Amino acid sequence: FHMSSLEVSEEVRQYLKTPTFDNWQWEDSEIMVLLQVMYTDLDFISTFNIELDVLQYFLYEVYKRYNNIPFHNFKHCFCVTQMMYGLIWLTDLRAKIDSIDLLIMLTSAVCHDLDHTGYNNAYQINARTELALRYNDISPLENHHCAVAFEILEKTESNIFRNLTTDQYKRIREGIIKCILATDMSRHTEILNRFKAILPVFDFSNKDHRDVLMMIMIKVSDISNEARPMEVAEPWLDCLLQEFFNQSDMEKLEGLPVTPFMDRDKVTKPSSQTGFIRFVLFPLFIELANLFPCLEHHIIDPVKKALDYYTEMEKALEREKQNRTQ
Ligand SMILES: COc1ccc(NC(=O)[C@H](C)Nc2nc3c(cnn3-c3ccccc3C)c(=O)[nH]2)cc1
Repeated sequence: FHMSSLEVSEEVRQYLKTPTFDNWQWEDSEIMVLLQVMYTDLDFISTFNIELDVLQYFLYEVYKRYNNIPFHNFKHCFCVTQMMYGLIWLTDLRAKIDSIDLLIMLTSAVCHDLDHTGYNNAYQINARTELALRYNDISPLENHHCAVAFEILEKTESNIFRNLTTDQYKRIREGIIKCILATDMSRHTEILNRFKAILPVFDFSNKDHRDVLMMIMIKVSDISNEARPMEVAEPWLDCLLQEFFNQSDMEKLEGLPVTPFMDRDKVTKPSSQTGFIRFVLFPLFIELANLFPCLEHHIIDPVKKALDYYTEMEKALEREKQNRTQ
């Protein structure tokens, strides 16, 4: 890669720790180096004796296994990883949990959508795809993302954990599986309720509590586009709807059930977002902010602005529609 991690200025390294980071300004080759910088600046290289060439090979193997689809592509992997990285610094998590758990969280984010085909679990199950068959309809995509991650990690030249003890590797494998499987949105309510239940008595020295927190952190990172500045977030919604419309077009062609919020004849940008922000994003982000109050300003305030923006857009569309019918 033409940009070595040494060339990344101190200013960019600080910017990389904030949720305002704009992924659209960077080439994939530069993003590869920024991912490497995250492992370096969290001291994973020294703490876990990760060789730089193995880390570069790992990141390149990951890069090759993300597909060129509108939303669940390598740039999405970077956005989720960069948000996770920003949350780790904003919440000062390094002072609260072991670095091995931080390594699990960052690596899970890097790998969480590996080889995503652009068709969600409902499609996999309804179309009886190979993945649905292999995983018995149980989170087929997330099981696949995780299996591909460990295919990459099984190869010595890309196994960034190869200098860890067997116990450490076992703990990392268990943690990454838990985190990646937690990104299945059909489990959203289950996981959020588990977190709500332990919040009043949250204890960082309790492994079960830490496990739920790690799952919440990757879930927040995964769907956090609207926490970013509008000029960064809005293009991501266009990409998401493109992918959703591709899927619903295929479902119509194949006579499969069509998911309502993916149907290009039913969905508008504001309609998909106002509901999502009010009923999915806010409840999740507010719970995490209950544990880390500083997140209120960093991720909840931007989402409030996004809700206002899409609510206004929704009203404007309504007025336009009424004018047309009069
Ligand atoms: C409970 O399961 C759900 C709930 C909501 C949704 N998605 C939506 O409501 C709509 C389409 N909007 C939406 N969905 C989003 C965003 C970010 N990720 N994301 C998404 C993408 C793929 C699968 C699931 C989700 C939530 C976003 O900003 N907006 C999808 C699954």
